[in-house]
Amino acid sequence: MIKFENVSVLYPGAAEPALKNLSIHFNQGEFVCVLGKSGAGKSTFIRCINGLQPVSEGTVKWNDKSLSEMTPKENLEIRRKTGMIFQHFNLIPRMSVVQNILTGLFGYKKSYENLLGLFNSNERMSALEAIDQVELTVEPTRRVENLSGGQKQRVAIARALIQNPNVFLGDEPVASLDPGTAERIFHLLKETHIKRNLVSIINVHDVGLAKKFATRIIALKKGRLIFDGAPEKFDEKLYAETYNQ
Ligand SMILES: Nc1ncnc2c1ncn2[C@@H]1O[C@H](COP(=O)(O)OP(=O)(O)OP(=O)(O)O)[C@@H](O)[C@H]1O
Repeated sequence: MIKFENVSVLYPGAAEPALKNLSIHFNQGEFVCVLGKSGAGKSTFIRCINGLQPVSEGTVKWNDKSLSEMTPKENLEIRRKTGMIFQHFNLIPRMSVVQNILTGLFGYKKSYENLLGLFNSNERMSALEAIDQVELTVEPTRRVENLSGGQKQRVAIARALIQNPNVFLGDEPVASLDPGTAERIFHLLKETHIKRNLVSIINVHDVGLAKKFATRIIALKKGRLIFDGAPEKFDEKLYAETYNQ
């Protein structure tokens, strides 16, 4: 469904590419964890998937169509269908839980409606349903700045769900959370992934979480793919190779 063909990314002024000649593909239903030390290229890789980061060489394809050959409307559709979850949640602190979730619909609305915050009753109902799905037990009208990290990430997941995504991309979504909360958030991601038969591709520092939840692990080192396989095959030797100099 998503395919990278010989993808490289060279940032302006950088001596080395952040991604080097990466070829890989992902199918519906896969829950992929991406491992690699800081600077290995994990965020760059995640952002290339839906075109947030343009590639310098090679092609990223969705259903055999290259992102670079898509019309702006097709590109917008790809973004709409991608739910993104970030380490720092990317919520609007002074806005309420429900307002933050509704921002997930921005890709579906006309810009003046976004500016005026116009959402109809069906859309508000979908936001409340999303709150239920992520098992968030706070008042929907509460400002998100007052929530815990785990609650904020549930709001961010609800915001992604309201987009009705077929792909979940996570850039270190549990890196700011304590281990128990991180595991509960991964559990929620996996459960949602299974219910909706998504493709989920998630960067994570915690190898234990990757091994517990992933159906497939990939490891990057200095922008190159050094492992792609079943979680149980990611052994101590590969761990050392991934995280050592
Ligand atoms: N906007 C940018 N401009 C220039 N260089 C960048 C930019 N973003 C990332 N890089 C560089 O590209 C390389 C890969 O960075 P990237 O953020 O993709 O790695 P990462 O594995 O996600 O790291 P981390 O775990 O620290 O977030 C690094 O050397 C980084 O310094």
